[in-house]
Amino acid sequence: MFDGLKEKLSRFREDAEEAAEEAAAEEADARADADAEAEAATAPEADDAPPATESEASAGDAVPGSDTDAVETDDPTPAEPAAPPADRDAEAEVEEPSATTDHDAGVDADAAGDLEGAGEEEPAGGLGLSRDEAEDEEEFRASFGARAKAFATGGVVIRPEHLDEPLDDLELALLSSDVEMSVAQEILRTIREEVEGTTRAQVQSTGQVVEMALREALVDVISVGQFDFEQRIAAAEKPMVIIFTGVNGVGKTTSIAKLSRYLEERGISSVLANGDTYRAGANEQLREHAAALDRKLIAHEQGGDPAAVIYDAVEYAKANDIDVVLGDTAGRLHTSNDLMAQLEKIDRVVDPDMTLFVDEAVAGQDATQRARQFNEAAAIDGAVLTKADADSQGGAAISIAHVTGRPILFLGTGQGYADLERFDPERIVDRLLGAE
Ligand SMILES: Nc1nc2c(ncn2[C@@H]2O[C@H](COP(=O)(O)OP(=O)(O)OP(=O)(O)O)[C@@H](O)[C@H]2O)c(=O)[nH]1
Repeated sequence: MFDGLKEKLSRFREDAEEAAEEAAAEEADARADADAEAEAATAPEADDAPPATESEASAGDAVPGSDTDAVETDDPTPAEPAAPPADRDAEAEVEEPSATTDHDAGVDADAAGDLEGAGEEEPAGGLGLSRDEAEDEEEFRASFGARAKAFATGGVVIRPEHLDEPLDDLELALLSSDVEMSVAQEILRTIREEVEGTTRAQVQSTGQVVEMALREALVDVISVGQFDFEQRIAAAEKPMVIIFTGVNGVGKTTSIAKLSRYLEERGISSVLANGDTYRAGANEQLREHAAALDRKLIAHEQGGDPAAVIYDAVEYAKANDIDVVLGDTAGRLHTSNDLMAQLEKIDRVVDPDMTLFVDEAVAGQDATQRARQFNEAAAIDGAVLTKADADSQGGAAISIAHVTGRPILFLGTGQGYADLERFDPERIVDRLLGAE
C-alpha cells in the first residue's frame, strides 16, 4: 500500500542521515581545527626549534636549520639558539624540518601544520608519501578523530540546515506523490522544527533522529480531527444517521455495504437507504448489496426526493430498533448549489449525525480537491478513502485530513465486504516508514 511514497520516504531518511552526518562531521572537524590552533598558540615552543628569519622561512629551503650560520656550515643539526627569539611567529614554527630528530613534532597533531611549511616536493617523513597524500592522510586522521570524539560524547548536533538538500528532495518527492502543496510544506516545517538543535544521544543514529522527526510530521498532518468512531456511535441517540457523499464510481455504494458489515461485527445493526435518486441503476446496485448482507433497503423510484428516502429509513429504523441508517446520496450534481440544496434538505428533514465523504486513493490530488469542495459545499465529518489496495501514491491519504480539517476514518482495501479498515494514523505512518 502506498509503495511509491514509502520508497521516497525511505530514500529521504537515508539521504538525510548521510547529509546530517557529513555536516556534523565537518563542524566537528572545524571545532577540532580551532582547538588545535588555540592549543598551538598557547603551547610552549619546542626547545630545539631554531629561530628563523622571514626570508628563510618563506624560501622553503630544504636545509635544516634556520639561521644563516646553519646554512653556511651546512650542518644538518639545528643550532641551539642562545635565547628564544622575541619575534617568533607561525612561519618560524612551520620551518621545523621533517628530517630532524624531533619526535614530539612528529607525533603531535600539529605536525600536519608543520608539514605544510616544508618544501613543496619534500617527502613527508619516512612514509614515502607525497605532500598531497600526507595532507590527505592527516586530514582523514583529524576528521576521524573529531568524529570519534563527537560521536563518543553524543555531541552531534543536527541542524535543520544540515538537511536542506534532502528536505528539498523530500518536498519534490511528496509533491510527485500527490501530496497537496500546503501539506508538504507543513511536513517540512515540522521536520525542521523537530530536528532544530537536536543533540543526537549516544544511543541513537542520525537516521533515528530523522525518522522520529519524519514520523512526527506525518502523524501530525494525517491525524487532524481524528475521533473515536465507535464511541461516537455508542453515544448517539438511536437511530444514528450517517450520510455518504462523493462523486459516482469511487466506491461509495460498496463502502456503505462494507460499513454495514463492519458495524454488524461490532454488534451494531443498520439499514441501507438509497438517496441517490438521480442515477439509473443506483437502486439495483444497493439492492444487491442489501441482499448479499441480508439488510433492509429503503428506496424510492428514480427521480424521487432523497430526503424523503432517508426519512423513511429513519422511521423504519425507529420501528425496528435498528441502530444506524446508512444513506447513499447522488454525488455528481451539476453545481455545488445543487449538492448543497440536496444535503440541506436532508439536514432539515432528518438532521443526520454524520456526513462522510467518499473518494478513491488512486485519484490523488483530485480526491483531495474534491474533499475540499464537498466540505465547503456542505460540511463533512470525515472521509472514507477507497481503493487504497490499488497502486496509489498515497498523497490523498496524507493530505485530506489536513486540507479539510476532517479525518479519514476508513480505508477501502479491496472489493470484498471485509476489505474496510479503520484509518489509524500511527499504523499508516508505521506502514509508510516500513515498520509494518
Ligand atoms: N480495489 C478496490 N475496489 C473497490 C474498492 N471499493 C470499491 N471498489 C470497486 O469500485 C467499483 C465502483 O464501486 P461502487 O461502489 O459501485 O462505486 P460508486 O459507483 O461510487 O457507487 P455510487 O456512487 O453509488 O455509484 C466497484 O467495482 C467496486 O468493487 C476498494 O477499496 N478497492
